[in-house]
Amino acid sequence: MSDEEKDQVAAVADEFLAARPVWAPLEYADRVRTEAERLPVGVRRFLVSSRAAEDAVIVLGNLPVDEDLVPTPPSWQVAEKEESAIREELVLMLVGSVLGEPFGWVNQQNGRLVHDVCPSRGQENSLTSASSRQQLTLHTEDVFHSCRGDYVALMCLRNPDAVGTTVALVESVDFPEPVRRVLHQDRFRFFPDDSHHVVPQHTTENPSALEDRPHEVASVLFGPEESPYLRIDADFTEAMPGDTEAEAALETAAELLAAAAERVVLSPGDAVFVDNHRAVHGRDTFTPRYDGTDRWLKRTSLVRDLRRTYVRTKSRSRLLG
Ligand SMILES: O=C(O)CCC(=O)C(=O)O
Ligand SMILES: [Fe+2]
Repeated sequence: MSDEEKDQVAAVADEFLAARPVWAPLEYADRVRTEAERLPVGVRRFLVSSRAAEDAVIVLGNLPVDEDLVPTPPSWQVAEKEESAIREELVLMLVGSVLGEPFGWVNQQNGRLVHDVCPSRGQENSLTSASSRQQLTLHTEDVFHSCRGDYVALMCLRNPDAVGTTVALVESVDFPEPVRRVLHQDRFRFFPDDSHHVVPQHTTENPSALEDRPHEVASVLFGPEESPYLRIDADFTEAMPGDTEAEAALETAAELLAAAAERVVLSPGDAVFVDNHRAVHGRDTFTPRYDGTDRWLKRTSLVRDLRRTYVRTKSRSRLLG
């Protein structure tokens, strides 16, 4: 975006917040969508045409970030309590609204609509976004759920060590024919990842065994035959018990995707929208600082049709159970 467009986005956000002393993103989401009609027309046209083309990775740069940004919080819990970087949450919701409807999960980051992604003490090697020393393997966001997002939206507030977000596009991979055939069949189990506290006693610190978690059975490749969609997270996807052919296909798919991975280094004010059907994403390792200058992103998930979610939850809510 140009500096002029950036100032226009900031003005829409500032006006919105000035009229509302309390920050309640779940309640405001519909109104945010309305206000997104005031975003610069060039930005809206860019996002709408990228959505129609199903571009796998959409990057928007030069979004407004507070010049006096507070220190990076030590965890999402602290960010929630202190309401850190509210305007940036709103900016992400505003631009994201052009691509889809933001939604959240009852059991992830306390049901917040916009999440904080920052490294946390004790989570360095976890399989969640609070990790750092451990690589976040390429994954479909919320792979376990049929109402998962069409886009994962990430907005960068800080990234001092230029840590890369990895992305691999399904269209970059040439799956061998026998593997492709197996991947198109319902021979795979998709489990909730460690950030979803799905069964009693399962916390990020004490994850339960995959087999004990509720899961869906489906295919890895699906959708349009000429350019299929993809659903995979090597850490939380397994073949059906005893299906060694599906197990081998899954392994091959993960290897081919890893080989096709590219790196996007987000700078403050950049937002990336990863098409969660057309690409998988992950993150490189890094050394956390824990001094308030750490890498910090805001994240939300966007779905094209919120009614699919309403039908699933049997409630007019943006939160999935
Ligand atoms: O930190 C990143 O760049 C991506 C992390 C991630 O996979 C996520 O937040 O969903
Ligand atoms: Fe992710």
